[in-house]
Amino acid sequence: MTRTPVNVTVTGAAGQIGYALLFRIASGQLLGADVPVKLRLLEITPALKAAEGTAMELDDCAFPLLQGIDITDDPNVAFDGTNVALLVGARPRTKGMERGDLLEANGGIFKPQGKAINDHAADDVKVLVVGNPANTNALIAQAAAPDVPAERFTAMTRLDHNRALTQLAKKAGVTVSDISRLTIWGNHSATQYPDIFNARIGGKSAAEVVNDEKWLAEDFIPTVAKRGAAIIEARGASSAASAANAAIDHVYTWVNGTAEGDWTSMAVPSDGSYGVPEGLISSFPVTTKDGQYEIVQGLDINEFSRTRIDASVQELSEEREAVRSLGLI
Ligand SMILES: NC(=O)c1ccc[n+]([C@@H]2O[C@H](COP(=O)([O-])OP(=O)(O)OC[C@H]3O[C@@H](n4cnc5c(N)ncnc54)[C@H](O)[C@@H]3O)[C@@H](O)[C@H]2O)c1
Ligand SMILES: O=C(O)C[C@H](O)C(=O)O
Repeated sequence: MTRTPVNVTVTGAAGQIGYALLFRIASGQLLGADVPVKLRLLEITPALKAAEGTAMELDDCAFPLLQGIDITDDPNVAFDGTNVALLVGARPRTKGMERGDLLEANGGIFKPQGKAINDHAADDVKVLVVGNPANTNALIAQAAAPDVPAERFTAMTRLDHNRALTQLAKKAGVTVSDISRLTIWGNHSATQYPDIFNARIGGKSAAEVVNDEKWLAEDFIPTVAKRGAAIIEARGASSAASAANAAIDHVYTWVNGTAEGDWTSMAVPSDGSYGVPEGLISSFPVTTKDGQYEIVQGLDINEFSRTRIDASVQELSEEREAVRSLGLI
């Protein structure tokens, strides 16, 4: 194999998403079946042993594309020369913790990681933040990396996108492959807005095919937006395999492109499109090509959609104000 390996850093590597993610990266599903990878696993010191166990299992798979695994608790080492950074490890909300405490605790993780990316990552680094609150954690990391182009910092709403695809397919009696141009707008939180008005099913408007506004408002939107909580309730743990799958999808699509006539959902820094304040890391419809993404322009946003997009964007603005007042950005 002559291709230079791509360095992929995964933070929170010993966690449950890490366990579902690393084997898929090593098998070629993140970047392509012909792209060799080197893995860097970042963990907190007490979890290094568990990360070593996962690395032993990765070795035991004898993946032809896997050209090395480094394990460290030092972000400066983990992000040295990294091309793809998957920021999964985060501080979960625990009992008695206020939102400000959560943002502050995550600031303690994402600020130094952003600085390490700034100082050590490869020039072409692409960053995906998965750890919650993902959009605002991405903003914190981005602010600490002024030398990295701002648009390289993205957050994950592909899981929401995939959830919406399946719910819509079930309702319309079609397969997910029949659906295109679905969009998740806003925050990866319960305020997110899954938009089917611009989506297509077999070439027709998805909203017209479904033709059920009550289902849309009272079933589809809350089911997608609260799916994370429903998984926690059912499984006793937050989504892991589906989150890892979405992280794979996000990066694969970013690197390899969206299909002709379709788009995907990514939380990316706003350029002011659709009235989303500039700089907020908000989910948009995006097309990708040659490793770059573009926000889809010119979509019709009806009143139903406008109200819901605005509500989620308002939440993002409030989160930005909160981390600003904590001195994190
Ligand atoms: N954006 C999404 O769609 C989405 C979906 C599911 C889960 N999540 C979020 O992803 C995150 C990870 O979920 P999980 O189930 O793997 O959690 P987990 O608790 O199983 O694992 C998290 C890991 O991160 C590690 N970690 C903590 N601080 C770290 C640091 N400073 N550096 C490196 N590693 C650190 C922990 O030691 C732990 O091993 C959570 O914040 C979760 O809410 C996001
Ligand atoms: O970890 C969570 O709180 C839920 C997660 O973001 C999800 O959407 O499944």
